[in-house]
Amino acid sequence: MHNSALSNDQFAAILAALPDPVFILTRSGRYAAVFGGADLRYYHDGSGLVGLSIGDVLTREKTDFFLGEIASALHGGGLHIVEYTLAGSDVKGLKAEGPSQPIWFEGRVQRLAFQVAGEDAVLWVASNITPRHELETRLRAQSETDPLTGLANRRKLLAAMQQHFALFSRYRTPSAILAFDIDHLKHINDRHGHLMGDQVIIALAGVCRAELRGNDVPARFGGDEFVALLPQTGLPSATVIAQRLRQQALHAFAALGIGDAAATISIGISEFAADDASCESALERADNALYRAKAQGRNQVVS
Ligand SMILES: Nc1nc2c(ncn2[C@@H]2O[C@H](COP(=O)(O)OP(=O)(O)OP(=O)(O)O)[C@@H](O)[C@H]2O)c(=O)[nH]1
Repeated sequence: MHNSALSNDQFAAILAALPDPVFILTRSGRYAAVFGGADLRYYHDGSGLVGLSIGDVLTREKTDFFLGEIASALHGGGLHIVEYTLAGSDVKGLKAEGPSQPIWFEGRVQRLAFQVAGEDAVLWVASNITPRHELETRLRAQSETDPLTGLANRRKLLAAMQQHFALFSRYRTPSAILAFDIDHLKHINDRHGHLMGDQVIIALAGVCRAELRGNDVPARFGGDEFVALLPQTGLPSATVIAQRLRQQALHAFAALGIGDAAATISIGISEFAADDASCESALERADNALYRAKAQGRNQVVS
């Protein structure tokens, strides 16, 4: 396409003014040309890269990544979009423990219709999307977190349960489910106020964090009901863990200084079973067991 209204100098100035840096990269990873991205608040000056290869500048791992993406863009022909990070530790010659935070980029990569220096080549626009990525990460975390306790919420718990149920269906990897609920929280709210009720809920979350393993998923399911998914755990171990939770909850609640109103918890346990149609069946069994624990007098574990 030719626009006779613009001189070659103006074309060059337009390329230099492109807001995001544009790299012309050959299949073998040579930087044939670099345009734009002049605002140094967002981008490093890439002009020194021309004539070098990606492998001269970046670590082996990142180089392999870029060469793979270039090959994909050349193969596909259409617009190829990829998100990636670049940190100081990815750049050769910089100390790995360097201060720079990783920057998130979106690469928009298009095959060129002509060869450059005897090779197939792509045009790679590299947009700094770090602020957007941080916002997305924050929103995702918020959408999966219970604000009062910081534990997973129902949505996150159900997603984790579905994931582990799929593993169970394929490999018979067991998972246990604990459904637990604070006994007589209404009484504590009535007697000591809603804020103290909140403290009891927060204390139970603290007990979950202290007592459960890193890959367990304790969640506030709603109100004063909690559900914890215990991957790779069968019913006997889950029962031991549940008893420990119940005991530690007693201590934690007693430490809140609510005297004879001190709360207890009731726990129902289940595990994934071969004839479960979905993870909800196991959750329902844990809930039924919790109901029985309440009916039998509370402050106990039932499976
Ligand atoms: N402070 C506080 N109270 C809550 C919260 N969510 C639910 N509750 C209260 O917890 C109580 C839950 O009621 P239930 O589980 O039916 O009964 P309970 O009094 O805990 O007695 P149980 O039969 O032993 O479960 C209600 O009074 C709710 O108002 C919360 O976020 N903060």
